[in-house]
Amino acid sequence: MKPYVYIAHPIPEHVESYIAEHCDYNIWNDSNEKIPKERLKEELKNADGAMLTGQPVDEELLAATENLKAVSTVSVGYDRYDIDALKKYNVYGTHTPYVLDDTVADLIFGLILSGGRRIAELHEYVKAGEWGVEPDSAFYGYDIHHSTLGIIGMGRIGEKIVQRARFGFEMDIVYHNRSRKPELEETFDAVRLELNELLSRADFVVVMVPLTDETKQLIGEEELRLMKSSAVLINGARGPVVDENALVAALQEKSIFSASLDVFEQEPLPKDHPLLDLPNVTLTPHIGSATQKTDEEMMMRAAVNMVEGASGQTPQDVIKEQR
Ligand SMILES: NC(=O)C1=CN([C@@H]2O[C@H](COP(=O)(O)OP(=O)(O)OC[C@H]3O[C@@H](n4cnc5c(N)ncnc54)[C@H](OP(=O)(O)O)[C@@H]3O)[C@@H](O)[C@H]2O)C=CC1
Ligand SMILES: O=CC(=O)O
Repeated sequence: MKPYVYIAHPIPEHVESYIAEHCDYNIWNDSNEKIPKERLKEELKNADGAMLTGQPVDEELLAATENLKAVSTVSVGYDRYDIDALKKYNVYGTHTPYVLDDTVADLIFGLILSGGRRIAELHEYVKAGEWGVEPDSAFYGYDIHHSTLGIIGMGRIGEKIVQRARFGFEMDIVYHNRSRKPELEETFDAVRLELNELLSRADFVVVMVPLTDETKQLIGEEELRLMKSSAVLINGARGPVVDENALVAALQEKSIFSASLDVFEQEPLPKDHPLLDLPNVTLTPHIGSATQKTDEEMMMRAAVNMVEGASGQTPQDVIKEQR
């Protein structure tokens, strides 16, 4: 008998065909509305595996299942997983590392460029027909090349960002992790710093840590105050890693030059959010990994993880806490 799996969001046809070869399955095919939690609990009652992206996987959900062996998210971040609950119910949590690294690094570089050279702001200005006879200095920003990039969270994606920065833009690299990365230090002439020192030294501060209890609000009012008035903050990690109210205040007071954000405390960003009124921001809709090719690869990888887990194997991308 094939295992039974439930997929809580639409998936591409070729991924569905792969799943159909190995499993009996059902899919929540409504892309406009998330499956309600009570419905999800019912659907998962007899499932051996599930694909659940952007849904909390917590004690309540897992307690409602009888056969579940693996949950799979189409993302590398797995902050929606309650890891203690996964361990308690013997359910593997899986994610999609590596396949998206270059794609996310490309977007982050776009955010770095826009933040320094004011691309989003000037784009709005030209489109509004406001390009008049101002001196060039009205449009000045800051150089990216030969400046200092500070990475908070030098992991898989951080390394790809640094590669672009060091070899493409000849930037100096400083980073902050809990552990040192001697090989990367050698390859990129990178220097590990304590967080506060990084914040005061870097021209471009990129936040790329996972969201955990330790990293929630890692960048708050005090940390923002340490940054140079010419510095740009780029958040590609998760919204709650940065205190958004403190960031809005810093941008309003111009205590930092600008911010480029792909992630927010609340997504989608509420229509009356104060960030929307600021000129010195570049905002993208949590789109870091979303190119067609990378999305397809992530979907496939997540499906393989789910099928492996549902079939009683150890999936290839089990989260590190369960390895
Ligand atoms: N915007 C988007 O679309 C995307 C966002 N992301 C986000 O990016 C995150 C990072 O992804 P990825 O690079 O693959 O993850 P990795 O686990 O490879 O890298 C994360 C790095 O953060 C460091 N880190 C973890 N906790 C702390 C801490 N408390 N203080 C300082 N450093 C810390 C880790 O080093 P150490 O353990 O030594 O501290 C590690 O090197 C994801 O978790 C996700 O939230 C990912 C993809 C797309
Ligand atoms: O935010 C995206 C991810 O893959 O994590």
